[in-house]
Amino acid sequence: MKLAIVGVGKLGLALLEGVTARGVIPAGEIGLLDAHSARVEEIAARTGARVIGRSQLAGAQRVLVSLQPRVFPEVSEWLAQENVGYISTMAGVSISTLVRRLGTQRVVRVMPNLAATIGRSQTAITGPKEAQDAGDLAFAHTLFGAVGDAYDLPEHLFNAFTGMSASGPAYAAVVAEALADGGVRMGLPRALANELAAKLLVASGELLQRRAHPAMLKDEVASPGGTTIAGLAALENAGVRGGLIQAVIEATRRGTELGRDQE
Ligand SMILES: NC(=O)C1=CN([C@@H]2O[C@H](COP(=O)(O)OP(=O)(O)OC[C@H]3O[C@@H](n4cnc5c(N)ncnc54)[C@H](O)[C@@H]3O)[C@@H](O)[C@H]2O)C=CC1
Ligand SMILES: O=C(O)[C@@H]1CCC=N1
Repeated sequence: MKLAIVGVGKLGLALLEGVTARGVIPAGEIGLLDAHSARVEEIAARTGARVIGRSQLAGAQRVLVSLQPRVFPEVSEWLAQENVGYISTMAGVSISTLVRRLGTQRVVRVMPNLAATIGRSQTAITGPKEAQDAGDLAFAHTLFGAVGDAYDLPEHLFNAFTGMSASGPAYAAVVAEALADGGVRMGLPRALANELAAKLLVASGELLQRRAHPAMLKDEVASPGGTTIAGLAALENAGVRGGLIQAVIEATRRGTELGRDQE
């Protein structure tokens, strides 16, 4: 078994789908372990991966830990195996906590996002020298490079990356929902407003990638004395920029707290 995924929830499933769709690891070489047995059986049947129990973990070359941080201290008691490399997606949980609780230096800390399922995750990766020597860091780069962009990031920036990029799809969803609500408020049918909002975010993201700075796109859209600048003035009055900045600050802080709780 090349990889065991422990915790096949929202992120574990997105990674499984992204990895198997791109043939990085054959589904038959992936084991799935999750407390929610009916759900994981259904996922295994659908993807071709197989359900495993705790006793089979030792047969995995590497274990991807995608559990909620709060369950990690308890679970680490049976998760720790010899000659296994670990890759953790858990928000806030530091390399030093992983090393201490898993009893090995072969640990890699990653921070992907849900776009892994469509091959567009942004994933931060870090790990100690032992993980590099054992090929675990290279494995993580291959794995996450296949489901999006992989970045080497120093560990002290992990919670900031989490608060901005990993939490980011939720912020984008709120922006989309609020825009659609505005459209509905002004008379657009709900289904059309939702579709327009989602497609707007996708298209705007692609336009932003072709510009050196987000303000360039804003300025191109806003005609002097026109509609957009009237809307932008309302956004400034509502403090939308400050709200988004504060969202990243608070999410980063929460990552630090979560890490402290699992030490
Ligand atoms: N959801 C997201 O967008 C992202 C999540 N993360 C991190 O990934 C981790 C997982 O997040 P989600 O998938 O959203 O959580 P989730 O709650 O959807 O999934 C966790 C899974 O763990 C299973 N589980 C709980 N206790 C267990 C146990 N004792 N033994 C085996 N399985 C057990 C649950 O049944 C569930 O399927 C978290 O640490 C989170 O910080 C990181 C980046 C993005
Ligand atoms: O909300 C959370 O804690 C996780 C980590 C980043 C995205 N979801």
